[in-house]
Order: sequence, then structure tokens, then C-alpha cells
Amino acid sequence: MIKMRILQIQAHVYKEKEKNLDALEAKINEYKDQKIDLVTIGEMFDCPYQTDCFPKYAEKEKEATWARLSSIAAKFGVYLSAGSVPEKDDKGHIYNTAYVFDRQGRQIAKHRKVHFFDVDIDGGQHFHESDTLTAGNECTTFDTEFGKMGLCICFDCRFPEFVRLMALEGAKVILVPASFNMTTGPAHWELMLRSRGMDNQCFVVATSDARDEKASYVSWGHSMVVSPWGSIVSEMDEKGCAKVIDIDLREVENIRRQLPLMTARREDVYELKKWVKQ
Ligand SMILES: NC(=O)CCC(=O)C(=O)O
Repeated sequence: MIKMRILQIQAHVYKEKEKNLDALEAKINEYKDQKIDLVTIGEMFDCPYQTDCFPKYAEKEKEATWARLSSIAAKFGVYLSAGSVPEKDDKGHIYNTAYVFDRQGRQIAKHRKVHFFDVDIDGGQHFHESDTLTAGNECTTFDTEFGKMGLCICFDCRFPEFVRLMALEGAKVILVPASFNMTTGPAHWELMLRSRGMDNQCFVVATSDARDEKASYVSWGHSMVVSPWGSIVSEMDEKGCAKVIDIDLREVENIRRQLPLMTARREDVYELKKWVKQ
């Protein structure tokens, strides 16, 4: 398949976990006749983005939230990039985890956020994910009927070498559930997403939660789709919003043929190495 229809949903995050799932299902239902291929939602879409909430809201893989997401994907016959959720493992570690389900509701990707969002900006945002979260160790790519895609979560996307690894593994679309903030959002969000699209010559689909001025962490919003040329295909404002966006995957090869950055790399001069942890 060459053309892909995305339903990008920038949703409000409710404190009640199930309400977020109900809202997601209701929203996709509104678009059920529009031949949607892929649905995307934001980071920690079912949990306030607060470190003390992560352990309280965390569930294991295959528990209730996972099962509901899987059944939503199957019900509507869509790929579902299910934002991210707090996930706990058998040892009690908590991760910021993104799942992707296929049209049959099978899990085809799982990414645990690799880079801690631990920041102290003078006069601005302070946040320490490492207070309650454990970091993942994998660079995540997966296959779909549209080709390979990459998956990372918000702050992960700031690391060019990390996204480059996904592109080198063949990803033509990078999915980024995210929630930038009111300090770094206006400064870096667009710049980062367009840079990752431009330097890897791939699509970047970055989906944020909607802004809630009363939340302890105020999301920047501005969900965006960037083209392999680095231009903005679609951008939202800060409010709750759902949008259908069509992309043509041929654009990746088209741009790479004209401006062959990927093949012009000098691996005899420098190297990017992926460590596989045991
Ligand atoms: N949730 C996050 O990872 C936030 C990342 C962010 O805001 C940034 O500036 O980076």
C-alpha cells in the first residue's frame, strides 16, 4: 500500500482511566466510514502526566487497558498507535510504554520510553520521570502493510541518532506519542519534528494530548505531521481535536532519490552503532 489515511486524535486526558478509553472509542466511531488506516493518540493518554500518578495508573501488558485498546483496533479494523500508558512489569518497575495494534487487534509493537524526561529549566518546566519510571532499552521498528515504521515517545525524539537508527532499519514513518510543555513547546517542538523528518527523509507523525491549563503539567498540544521534505503536512492548535490526514509513502523514495542523503552517508568515516542489551 502506498497511501495511508491517518486519524490523529489530540484528546483531553481525564483523571478517570476508562473515560479516556470511552472517549477514544467514541471518537474513532465518528470516523468509522472514512476508511481510516491508522489512528494515533498522545503520550500517557489515560493518566495525568504526573510522576506520582504513574504507579497508581500502571497496568501490566494484556490487562484491562491493553485488552480494550486491542479490541478497539479490531472493532474498527485500524492500526492503532495507542499513545502511551504507564506499564508495570512483574518486578514492580513502571515504564512509559507505547503499544501498536494491527487491524486484527494483535500487538505488533511495544516501546518503553528510553530517555528520561528529567529537566530543570530556569524559570520554566521542571519534571523528573526518573522519580517513578524505569527506562526502556530498545530502539523500536515494526512492519505494517505500509512498510516499516519507527516508534518513540516524546523526549526520545530529541535524540537524532536514536531516530536515525529507526530510519536505517527502514522506517519510513516515525510515530511519536508526545506531550511537550509550555516552556519547550514553543521553542523546540516544531523545530525538532521538522528536523527529524528532514534529516531522515521520512514522515513524522507526532501526536500530543490536548492542553489543560488546570493540569500540573500543561501540554503544548500542536500535534503535527511532517513530510520527508521537512515541511508541515498538518498542525493542530492546543485544543482537543481530531483530524484526517492523507499521506503518500511514495514521497519518501521520491525525496531520497532527488536528494540522496541516506546513501551519501560516509560509514567509512563515522559509525552509528546499536547495542543489543542481553
Ligand atoms: N513528555 C516528554 O517527554 C516531554 C518532552 C519535552 O517537553 C521536551 O522538551 O523534550
